[in-house]
Amino acid sequence: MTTFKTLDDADVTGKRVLLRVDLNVPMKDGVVTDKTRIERVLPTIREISEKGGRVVLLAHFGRPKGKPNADMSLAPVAPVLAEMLGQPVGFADDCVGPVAAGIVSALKDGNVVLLENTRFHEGEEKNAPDFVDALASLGDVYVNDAFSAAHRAHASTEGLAHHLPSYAGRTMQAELEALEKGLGNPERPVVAVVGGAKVSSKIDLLQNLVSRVDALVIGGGMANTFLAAQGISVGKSLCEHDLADTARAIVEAAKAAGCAIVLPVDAVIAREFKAGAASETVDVHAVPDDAMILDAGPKSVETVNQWLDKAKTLVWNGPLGAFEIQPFDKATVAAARHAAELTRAGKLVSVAGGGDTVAALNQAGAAADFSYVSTAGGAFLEWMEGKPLPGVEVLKA
Ligand SMILES: Nc1ncnc2c1ncn2[C@@H]1O[C@H](COP(=O)(O)OP(=O)(O)O)[C@@H](O)[C@H]1O
Ligand SMILES: O=C(OP(=O)(O)O)[C@H](O)COP(=O)(O)O
Repeated sequence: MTTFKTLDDADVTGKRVLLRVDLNVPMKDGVVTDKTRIERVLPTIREISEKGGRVVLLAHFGRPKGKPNADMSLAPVAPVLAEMLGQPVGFADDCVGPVAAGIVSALKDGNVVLLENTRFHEGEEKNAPDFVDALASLGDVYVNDAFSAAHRAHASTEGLAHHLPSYAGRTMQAELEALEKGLGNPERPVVAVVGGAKVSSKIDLLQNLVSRVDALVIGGGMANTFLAAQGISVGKSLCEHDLADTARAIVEAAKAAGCAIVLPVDAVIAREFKAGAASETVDVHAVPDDAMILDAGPKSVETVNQWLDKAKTLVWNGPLGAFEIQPFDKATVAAARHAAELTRAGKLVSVAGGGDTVAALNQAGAAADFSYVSTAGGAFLEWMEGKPLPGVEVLKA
């Protein structure tokens, strides 16, 4: 398992440690609404700081596409992190260049600084050599504790490991160990629930996933894309129509693999994407052109729960609806509570992950009963699919 070096092997005292963390936390109006990802990286930050390392945190937030964007600044995260850590956390409003260099060179042993969103630079996602060099010049050692971003071969998740002595952080280690323990040899039937909004970045991996699970329950924006691919009109719903062929190919692959595909049969729709918007439940074949599907309906939830009853193992990424907005949290909350109940009764091994999924499980009061809650969504599904994760592979090199 731990075929890479960990903090046990690292000499960090007096060193500038570039520590990649995932601070892509759910946020509303500049307020962090779920702190799980921050909580999970505290042990690594503390350990390096207590050993006298100078901690330079690298992280991304959202998808700003290589340009600075005030709505995707990490600035609001620094005070939350400082409070949870119990020590000051500096902030540099650029992750490279003179601002970052100045703040990093002023650090004393044990200090912690957070650098602005790495994705404000195009070089991050392109893993561009000059951007990697610029980041590398700020550190002596690289530690990656962002398992949830390890499926990205970006400068701060992969490129840096080619330049500096590199180690896995405690969360990276713990995530891989927990996933191997919970899902390395899963008891069947295995049911996967995949929902959420990141349709284009997750749909491809369903192609392999269907050969590893017995049923794939599809919800959220992902379900809309599959419904539309069947010729069902989804109105103004979040839906990636250009992925219809991919969706149809996944349904075929599932058939060939003997994996059941479970799609919603009814939906909660609204005409506005806001709390308290007038909503109604309709058959998925009766979504008006000017309406959006924002949640799965009660019949769909019943079907999901029946599949959970049959399952011995559950893997879940992506909420079944827009759970942050009432009343569109109902399907996600109901399924989460049912899975929690089955897990408590010893009938189900339940593993869930993803920034928003974890927030939804917390909202449902179900997270504590799950067998394991990962910080990772896409990375966890890719791991499940058996795909090598660039951010993990490079640590083994
Ligand atoms: N039907 C829907 N329409 C619009 N947004 C949806 C719908 N269902 C789920 N979502 C949104 O999906 C988001 C989470 O998706 P994603 O990022 O893929 O999950 P995770 O962070 O757990 O990996 C949530 O913000 C939720 O509001
Ligand atoms: O939130 C994340 O992934 P997730 O939504 O799959 O849980 C990670 O921070 C990765 O973000 P990305 O999918 O924009 O690369």
